[in-house]
Amino acid sequence: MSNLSHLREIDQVLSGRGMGRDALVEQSWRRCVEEYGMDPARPSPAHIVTEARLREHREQSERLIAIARSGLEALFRQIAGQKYVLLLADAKGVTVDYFGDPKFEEELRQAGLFLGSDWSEELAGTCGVGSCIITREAITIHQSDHFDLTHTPLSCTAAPIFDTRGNLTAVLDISLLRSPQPKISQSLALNLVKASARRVEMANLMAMNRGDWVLRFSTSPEFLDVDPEAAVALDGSGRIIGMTHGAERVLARQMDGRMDGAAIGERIDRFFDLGIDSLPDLMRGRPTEDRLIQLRDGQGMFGHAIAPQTERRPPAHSPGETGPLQTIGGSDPAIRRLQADAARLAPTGIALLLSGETGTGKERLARAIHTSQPGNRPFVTLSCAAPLPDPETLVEAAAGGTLFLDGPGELSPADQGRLHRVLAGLDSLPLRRRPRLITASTTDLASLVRAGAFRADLFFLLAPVTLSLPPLRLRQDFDWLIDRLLRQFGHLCPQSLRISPAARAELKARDWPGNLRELANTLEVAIALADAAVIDLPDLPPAPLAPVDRTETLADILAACDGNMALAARRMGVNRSTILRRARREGLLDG
Ligand SMILES: Nc1ncnc2c1ncn2[C@@H]1O[C@H](COP(=O)(O)OP(=O)(O)OP(=O)(O)O)[C@@H](O)[C@H]1O
Repeated sequence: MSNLSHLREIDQVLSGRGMGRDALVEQSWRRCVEEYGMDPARPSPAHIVTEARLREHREQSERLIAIARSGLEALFRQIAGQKYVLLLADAKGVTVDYFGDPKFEEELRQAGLFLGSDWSEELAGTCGVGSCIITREAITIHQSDHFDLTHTPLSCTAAPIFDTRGNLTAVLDISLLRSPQPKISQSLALNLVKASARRVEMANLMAMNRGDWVLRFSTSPEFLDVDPEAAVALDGSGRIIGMTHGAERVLARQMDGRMDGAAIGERIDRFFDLGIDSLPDLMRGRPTEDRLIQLRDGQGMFGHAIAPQTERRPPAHSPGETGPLQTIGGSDPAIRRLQADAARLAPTGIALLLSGETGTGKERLARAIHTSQPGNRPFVTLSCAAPLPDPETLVEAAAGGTLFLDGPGELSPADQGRLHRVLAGLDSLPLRRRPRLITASTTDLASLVRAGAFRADLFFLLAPVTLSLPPLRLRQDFDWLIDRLLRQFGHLCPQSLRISPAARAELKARDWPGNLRELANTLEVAIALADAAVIDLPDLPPAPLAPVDRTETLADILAACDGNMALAARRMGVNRSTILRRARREGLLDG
C-alpha cells in the first residue's frame, strides 16, 4: 500500500467511511488523531528512552523480567530462524527485555524493535504493544494497520500479561521487520504469544503464592498438569488472593463480566461447587478424569490443586526473601536487617523515613517497598526542591499508592508549614485512597528538630520509623553489588561482562562519596572504555572526589574489607604495617 493511500484510508476512517479494517485498528487510528493530536502525514522515528530511564524501567520490572525470561527464551527458540524479534514491554510501553538476532541489530534498533524503545500508543501511534495496552487484548498490528508511516513495514503481534490481581503489568510482543505475507499469516504468532503470556502469568502466580493453595483448571484434561489454562491462589479460608487472566475471564462470567480484579477476596465456593477442604482430592495423585469440577454456571472443568509448598511462615518475613527487596543487597548484616524490617513494614501503612548519604539507594528502597506489595498502584515522587502541588492534585495522583517525599530537610519554615498542612489533610481520606508516605533524607532530620530547624509535628508525621541505608564504603556485599550492576548493564555489551581481580580490588579500596550512584556510573564508564568484555584496571575512570577524613573506626573499615589488611590500608591511604599496628593496639587481632 502506498503512503498516499494509507493517508487517504485514515481520512476515510475518520470521516466514518472505513474500508473494513479491524475495528480495534480503526478505533486506535481515531485515538491517534482525536486524542493524541497525531498527524499521519508527519511520520516520526522510533522513540528510544535514555539509558538512565531504561535503567529505571528495567529496575521496576526486574522481578517480572526474571520470571518471564525462561518462557521468553523458550518462545524465542520456537521462532528462531524466522527473523522474529521478541520484546517484553512494561505497562507504560517501554521495552525492558529483548531477544533478537544480533545480525540485524542495527536495522532492528532503527525500527525501534530494541531495548528501550517506547511503544506507548500516544507516542508511537497504532502499534502492537501500545494498542495492546489500551485494549488489554492480544492483537496483531500488521503493516499498514500501523498509523505512523515509519512503522508500516512492521508486523507486530502482542499479548498482555496481567499480575495476580488483574492489573496489566507487561506486554509480550513478537515482531517482524517486514513480512511479505498477509495478516492472517500472523495467527500462529498470535496463538504463540498468547500461550507464552499465559505461561508467564502462571509462573508469576506460582512464585507469588508458594505458601498458599493454588487451584489450576482447564476445559480439557490433556494438558491440565503441565500447561493449564487458568489458576487461582487461595488463602486458608478459601478466598481468592491471586489469579491468572484466564481465571479472571472464567470467574467474570459469574460477576456480570467484571474484569477489574473484583474476584479478589471472593470465596472460591461462590464460583465452583467446591470448598477449600475438597482441594486435597484434586491433587496430582488422582487420575485427571476424576478431577472434574463444576462451575456454578454449570460448566464442567478439570482441576488440579497444589498444596502450599512450604510451611507457612509469618507473612511479614516472606516478601523480603524473594521479592523486590532482595534487589537491595546481598549478604551484608546491616542490609539483611534492613530487608527484614522493610519486609515487615511494607504491608502496613506506616510512614517510613529512609536516611542515608546521597546515592545509597533510598529511592531504590522506597520503590522496592512499594512494588513488594501487590497491585499496580501509583508511586508519586514529591521533590521538596520543587514547588508543592495543590493537595487535590497530589491526592488524585497518589491515591491508594505511595507518596515518596524527597529531601524535606532543605525546606524553609514556611514550606514546612505548607507541607504539614498538605500531609495532615491526607489523614481525612478514606483508608483505601490514603497514600503511604515514604520520606528520603540525606540530612539527619532528628537533629534538625533538636536544633529547632525542622518542625517537630512534621517530623513525627514523616518518621514513626527510620530505616538507615549504610554508605557503600561500609557494605560487606560489595562483590554482590558489582556483579549485580554488571548484569544490569548487560545490554551495553554483547558478551557477558567480567571484571578483573585487580580492577575489583581497586574499586573495593575506593571511598565512594557518591555511593551506589557513583559505583554505577564508574562501571558504566568502564564498560564503555573496555576493549573486551573484561574490565581491567586501566578501564576504570579515576575517582572524581578525593577521599575525605572519616570518623569510621578501624573495626568498621576492616569489617567492610572482609578483614583484608591490604585493602583497608589502601582505603585509608596508609601502609599495611600501620593498619596491623593499629589493629593490634585496638585489640582487633589475636596475639
Ligand atoms: N541495590 C542496588 N543495586 C543496584 N543499583 C542501585 C542499588 N541501589 C541504588 N542503585 C543505583 O544507585 C543510584 C542511586 O540510587 P537512589 O536514587 O535510590 O539513591 P538515593 O539515596 O535516593 O540518592 P539521593 O539521596 O542522592 O537522591 C541509582 O542509579 C540506582 O539505580
